[in-house]
Amino acid sequence: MARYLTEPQFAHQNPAKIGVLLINLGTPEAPTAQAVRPYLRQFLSDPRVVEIPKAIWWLILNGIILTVRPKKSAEKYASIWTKEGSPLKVWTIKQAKLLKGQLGEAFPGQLVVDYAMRYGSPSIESQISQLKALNCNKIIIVPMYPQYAASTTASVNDEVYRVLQKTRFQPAIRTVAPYYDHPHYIAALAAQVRQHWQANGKGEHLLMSFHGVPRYTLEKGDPYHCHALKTGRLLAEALDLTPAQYTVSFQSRFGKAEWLKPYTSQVLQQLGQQQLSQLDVICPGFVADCLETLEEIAIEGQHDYLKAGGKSYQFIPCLNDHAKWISALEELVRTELTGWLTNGKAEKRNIDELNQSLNRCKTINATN
Ligand SMILES: C=CC1=C(C)c2cc3[nH]c(cc4nc(cc5[nH]c(cc1n2)c(C)c5CCC(=O)O)C(CCC(=O)O)=C4C)c(C)c3C=C
Ligand SMILES: [Fe+2]
Ligand SMILES: [Fe+2]
Repeated sequence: MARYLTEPQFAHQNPAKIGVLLINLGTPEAPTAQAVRPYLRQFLSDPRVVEIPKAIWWLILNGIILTVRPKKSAEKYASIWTKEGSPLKVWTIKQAKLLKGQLGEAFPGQLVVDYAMRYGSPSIESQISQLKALNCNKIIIVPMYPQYAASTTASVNDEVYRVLQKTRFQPAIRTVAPYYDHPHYIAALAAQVRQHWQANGKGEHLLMSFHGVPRYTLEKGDPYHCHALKTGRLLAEALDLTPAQYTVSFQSRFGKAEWLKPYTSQVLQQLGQQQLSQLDVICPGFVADCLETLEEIAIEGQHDYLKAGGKSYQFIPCLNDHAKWISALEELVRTELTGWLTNGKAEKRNIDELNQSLNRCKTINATN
């Protein structure tokens, strides 16, 4: 069997383009146990996500987890599902479309912007194949995670390189570095909070809830905890908040191990008991609303907070299609374009040279 994917022989004869691929986590195809099970199987079989020995984990995953969790998760998904589908996918499609509009205007005909999901569809493999078929000989990978975690960013990169391992004519790849402290990302978050304050009033305290990871990942050198804390501090500074006016916490604990603390659920309990006039909650580590923000924080979080004695609870939506966020994405991509594209001139010269050598190559093939 051929080891490499079949590729069109002269796919590279037309003017080459640069692909931009936004990659987010992925989501089930439907809010049903049948659709959630294969999604969870793929997600939780990733050794970057669950780091315990494979043989032991296989038994736990296929025993208890894939029997019990799909039904429970499906019910949660059903509570946030929209007419267009899963919020995570709907927002990612919109982000790719808006970015395409902006970059397309700046670099007409030279870029192809698309999106992929690490788990589920469209897969990284199918999207890289498509970019290659569209003549992208260079691809910029944009992990939709501002803070680096091995379980997210590294997993995306692993999958990209796994696909390339099967590819004969590999595109050049650039991966966007973690942008947890990028001024445009922080400015977009600050603008989102300020807009929310304008419409709903300013709360007494701002809770910044990030997705958690197991504590041992921090001990092994994963920078996620520091990235999250720095995002929190920079956002607070941009909003002129004192350290007493905000809290960073970690949500979505999975399994029995200790995760990064403080846990969002416990902070909500404590803040609820303090009976503030209004608590504002934002999830800066998620660039698109999804199950973890809309169900766990906006619905469950509010319920727990009010039960603990809290008064008004204000969930601030993720960056989603905020114009400042799309511009931040554009800026991240433009940084990677440096050297690859200089007003189209450098690229044009490369394309001309490539076409000349390919024409020679075609002539040789035709005469043989
Ligand atoms: C934002 C960054 C994320 C990190 C870091 C992360 C780590 C991580 N997650 C799990 C387990 C699950 N996460 C689930 C959903 C989910 N996780 C993220 C993001 C991060 N995860 C998002 C955006 C979503 C929502 C997807 C959607 O469809 O809306 C789930 C599935 C839902 C459920 O059954 O609860 C699991 C499971 C682990 C174990 C982990 C780090 C080790
Ligand atoms: Fe997660
Ligand atoms: Fe840290």
